Amino acid sequence: MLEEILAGVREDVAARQEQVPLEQVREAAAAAPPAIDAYAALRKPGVAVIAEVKRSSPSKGALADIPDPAELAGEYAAGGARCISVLTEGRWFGGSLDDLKAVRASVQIPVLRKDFVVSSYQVHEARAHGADLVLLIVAALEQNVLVGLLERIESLGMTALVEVHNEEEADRALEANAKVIGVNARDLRTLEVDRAVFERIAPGLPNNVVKIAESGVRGPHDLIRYASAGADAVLVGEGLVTQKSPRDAVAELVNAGNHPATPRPVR
Ligand SMILES: O=P(O)(O)OC[C@@H](O)[C@@H](O)c1c[nH]c2ccccc12
Repeated sequence: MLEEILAGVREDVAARQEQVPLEQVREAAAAAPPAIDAYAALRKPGVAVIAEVKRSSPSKGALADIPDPAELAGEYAAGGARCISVLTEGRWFGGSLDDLKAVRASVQIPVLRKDFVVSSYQVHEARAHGADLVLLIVAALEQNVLVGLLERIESLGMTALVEVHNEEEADRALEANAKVIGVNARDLRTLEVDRAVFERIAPGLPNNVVKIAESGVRGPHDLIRYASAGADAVLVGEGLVTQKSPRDAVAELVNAGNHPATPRPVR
């Protein structure tokens, strides 16, 4: 599955690069207002909620139309989301860089470009469209490419969210000097969700690393379970976009994340 998605992404990147050369995207990135410090935002007290703008997925198909991603992001922010994640992959997730730009213009909190980043062209694109965080998926990248992209993200003032799914990938993320690590409960190769993966991997990560539990959060119960295993943040897509009031759904999670009885990560 991952290979198939990556093949499409590579084609799409090559097509965009024909239209807009790297030099031009580089200049647009340099001219963009500075990135917000997402690491600092995610280290604030309480389990942070990263709310995702997600129209569809390879596992579930269509989830929500989302005609106005900026409006949805505004609702998420009003509900207390700490960051907004915007899927920019088009073929499988129905996202675009226009979505990222629109969301950036509508909120003042950090925004994540969620995509299958394989080249520095996409990192400059992310910055040019206002991203503060960029996802890097360890399973999709050779170690030297992972290190290079992470350094590029940081050199542009952004934060890399490095996604892992097993111990070996977690070691590679730490080796690359990742400061923010996301453990995806969904295996991108098989698309199966297993929430126990976070519980296995998180305890082995150093205290200064921000730990994000990705996927499979259906409500406060799942947030509390992830918090008990040391999550600083949860990343939620389907569980929000399918709700009648995404704002109330975020607020419910945020309240659970701030509740005094909810376990706090050790620092
Ligand atoms: O919709 P969910 O189960 O709440 O999952 C959100 C997020 O974790 C998921 O969209 C995701 C995690 N890592 C990714 C990498 C690429 C695309 C998507 C993802």
